[in-house]
Amino acid sequence: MAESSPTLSATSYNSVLDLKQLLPPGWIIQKFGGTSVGKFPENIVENVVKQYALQNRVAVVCSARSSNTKSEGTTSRLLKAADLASQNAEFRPLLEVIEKDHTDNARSKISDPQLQAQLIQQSSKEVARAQELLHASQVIGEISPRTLDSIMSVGEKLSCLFMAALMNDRGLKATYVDLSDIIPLDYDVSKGLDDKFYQFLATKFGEIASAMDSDVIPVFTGYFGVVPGGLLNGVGRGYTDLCAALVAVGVQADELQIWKEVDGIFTADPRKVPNARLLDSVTPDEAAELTYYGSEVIHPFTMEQVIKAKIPIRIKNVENPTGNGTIIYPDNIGRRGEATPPHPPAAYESLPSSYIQSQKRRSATAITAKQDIAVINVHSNKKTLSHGFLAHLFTTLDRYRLVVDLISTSEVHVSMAMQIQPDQEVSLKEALKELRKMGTVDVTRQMTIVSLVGKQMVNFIGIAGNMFKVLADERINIEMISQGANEINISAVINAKDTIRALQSIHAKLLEGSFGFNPEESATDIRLSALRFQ
Ligand SMILES: Nc1ncnc2c1ncn2[C@@H]1O[C@H](COP(=O)(O)OP(=O)(O)O)[C@@H](O)[C@H]1O
Ligand SMILES: N[C@@H](CC(=O)OP(=O)(O)O)C(=O)O
Repeated sequence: MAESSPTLSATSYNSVLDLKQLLPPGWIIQKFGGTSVGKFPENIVENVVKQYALQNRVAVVCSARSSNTKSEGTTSRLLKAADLASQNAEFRPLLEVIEKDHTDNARSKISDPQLQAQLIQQSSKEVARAQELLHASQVIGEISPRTLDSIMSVGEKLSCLFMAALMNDRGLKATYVDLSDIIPLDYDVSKGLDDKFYQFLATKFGEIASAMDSDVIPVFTGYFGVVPGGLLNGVGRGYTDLCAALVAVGVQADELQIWKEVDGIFTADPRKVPNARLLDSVTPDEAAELTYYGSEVIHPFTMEQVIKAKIPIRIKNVENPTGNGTIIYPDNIGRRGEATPPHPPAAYESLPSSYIQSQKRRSATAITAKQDIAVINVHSNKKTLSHGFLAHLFTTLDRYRLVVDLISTSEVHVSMAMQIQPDQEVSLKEALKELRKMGTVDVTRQMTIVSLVGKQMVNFIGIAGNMFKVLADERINIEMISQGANEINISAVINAKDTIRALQSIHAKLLEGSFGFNPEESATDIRLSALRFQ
């Protein structure tokens, strides 16, 4: 138990900090999402990059611009244009919209005439390239994953050309880094996206950044090349977070910062639950689970790479750069530069009692909802559920690229909950046709998965019962339940119309009250606080 572990006193903290002051400035990697680049580019340059660059080496990674929402952003437009081209439909007007959006933006945001003219010229060149690729695909009549990736890369190129120009316009020294050709054509991609491949990329990114003069800020395209199987297929939307993580690993950064338009990770989506609280810290597993089950705060692949390299991830708000944000870090390993994590009770003892009171931890960390869920019930026409039946079921779903979020089985019955996006309707229809050959199938649409997430939940007996009791008290019908496969998540499938009521009531009962306090339960919070209160 903790008693025998060495303790790290306030003095040891100080010596670590003193030592840090003698070392050359460490790297901070800052990733900015598409809507942040679209809405707050000046904030990013003036209040974020410039400020951090005073004391650190900074590298920036950006996603494709969205002036409003991600679904209307440049990546979505490029994918739509590709879709049109593949159907031999007219895609050029959409490219013209993208070009106008970026050239108008250059005109209104870049004041230096030379920088502005250069940016407009580079942007038009990138759009022309996309047009060539799409035209070629139209002629051939198909778009390969490789071509789709290349078309998609134009979004990050346009965005990073702009951000580098804006930084230079405002007195920083920035260099645009296009990562779209980073993977050599002869790279052996047979093993897919394995650790060796990620290590290869991280090393490359690290070499590029480290080769630059210390006052230069590299601006990396969050798109990082034609990866095995295609970036869209292999990593999916939101790949820029992973790119930033690999840059962080490559330079052995002090911190990876994911800048958003929200103060950090909350106990629930603040748009849906007004009482949601900002969390100081969450573990990587909790962050991945929250993202997978509806709170899209960070791409789930990001965590593994950075945490292995002992680099903390911080989620911060471009509109509130001085806020602490939320740190994603395990509570049981030391950070880079720390020999051992501090002993939680010792760090805890050094905190003021007011802080301890305010930190009364809850049994669950956050509640989240995943929408557009369909529940599919399959009653096998055989008497028993052989594994062959389940294998056949999953092979069918896999063929149509339908991913099961929750599953429960009983005797000859299988219930599955899965998210169906509008573009998956045809696949669902085809898959159902095949499933009907195995037995009776019924489908319930317009459902939601509500998930309570928390690393500590495993220690709290009866938490699942409490969650279901809250739903029962609210007269919310539960279609399916799942707990156990993953100790940090309890999920229930409910009717979509009850989502907000379910989130708010569970939040009020299980995340707003005090549910006992165990001082050892959140070492990360305590360690961060110990640093803050010195
Ligand atoms: N638990 C949560 N904590 C914080 N934000 C959440 C949570 N669940 C859902 N969200 C939503 O996720 C969104 C992510 O922030 P935003 O910066 O807008 O995304 P992006 O960077 O993808 O454009 C926010 O609008 C917020 O309402
Ligand atoms: N532009 C890409 C990659 C990305 O990471 O986006 P964002 O950081 O805005 O989620 C997309 O929309 O998927």
